[in-house]
Amino acid sequence: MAGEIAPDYFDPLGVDPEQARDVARWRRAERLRLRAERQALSVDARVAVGAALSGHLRDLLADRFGDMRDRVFSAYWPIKGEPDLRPLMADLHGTGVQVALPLVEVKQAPLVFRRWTPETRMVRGDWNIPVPPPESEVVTPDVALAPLVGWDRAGYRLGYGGGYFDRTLAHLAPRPFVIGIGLQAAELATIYPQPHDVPLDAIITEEGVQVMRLAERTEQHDPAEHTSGATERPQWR
Ligand SMILES: Nc1nc2c(c(=O)[nH]1)N(C=O)[C@@H](CNc1ccc(C(=O)N[C@@H](CCC(=O)O)C(=O)O)cc1)CN2
Ligand SMILES: Nc1ncnc2c1ncn2[C@@H]1O[C@H](COP(=O)(O)OP(=O)(O)OP(=O)(O)O)[C@@H](O)[C@H]1O
Repeated sequence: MAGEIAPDYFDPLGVDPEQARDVARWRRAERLRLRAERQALSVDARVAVGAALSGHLRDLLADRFGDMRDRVFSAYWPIKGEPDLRPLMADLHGTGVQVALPLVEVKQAPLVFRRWTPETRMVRGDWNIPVPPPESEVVTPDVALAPLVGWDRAGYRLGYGGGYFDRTLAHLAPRPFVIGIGLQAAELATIYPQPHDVPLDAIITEEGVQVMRLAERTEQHDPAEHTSGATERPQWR
């Protein structure tokens, strides 16, 4: 039950422990519901979702970063019915982007990112997730994808309950630009954000960009510094 608020977990920002337990219980139920819904999608629907998401993601990267060459872009290796963006990973690699994948190398610690290329021979990592082998270079992402089990319009993510992305974003400075990837149907009115939850910078579904947080990014890595001529278009909701 490590995905729940541990009985001895004391948050210095001080949430009511009873309320924290209620939120953890609610999240566990929502994770089960949303994962079951996702698994129920047909193969055709999954392929369509993956293709639509890849298109929207490609547009967002072009708008926000212009040329992504030599940037480190962390994706994910799909598990449990997550949208499959592996063709896009290979394409980006082909255009000179450094593609990386996240790994749980130490339980309950921040994620580690290692380089991936289409030639990488994947091995089994924590939770049986395929990962690059230990000799792959460790890198720090400029842009990172975060697969979503659920999401809300404030940019908060519901994941598998390990707290890995939150820990990683709390630890990385400068922070990468983090893009949540999920199904439109996985929208929640709120995930009841807790003090440890870190909002994402953008969220994309098969229907397009749903969340884009621009103003809040101050201390973080400013992608505009690297933008090669691309201008921001005011198309976000
Ligand atoms: N494809 C993919 N790769 C990814 C992620 C992801 O969400 N999707 N992650 C995104 O973060 C990281 C792995 N996240 C993990 C999250 C939870 C648990 C885990 O042990 N889950 C327990 C429940 C929680 C617990 O009790 O510890 C379990 O279900 O047994 C493992 C890895 C890195 N790689
Ligand atoms: N920065 C942090 N430091 C220590 N513990 C943390 C931190 N962030 C999250 N956690 C722990 O992780 C637990 C699970 O968090 P949460 O429910 O937000 O997971 P999640 O975002 O769904 O998981 P994942 O990112 O692995 O998919 C929290 O209850 C908390 O105990």
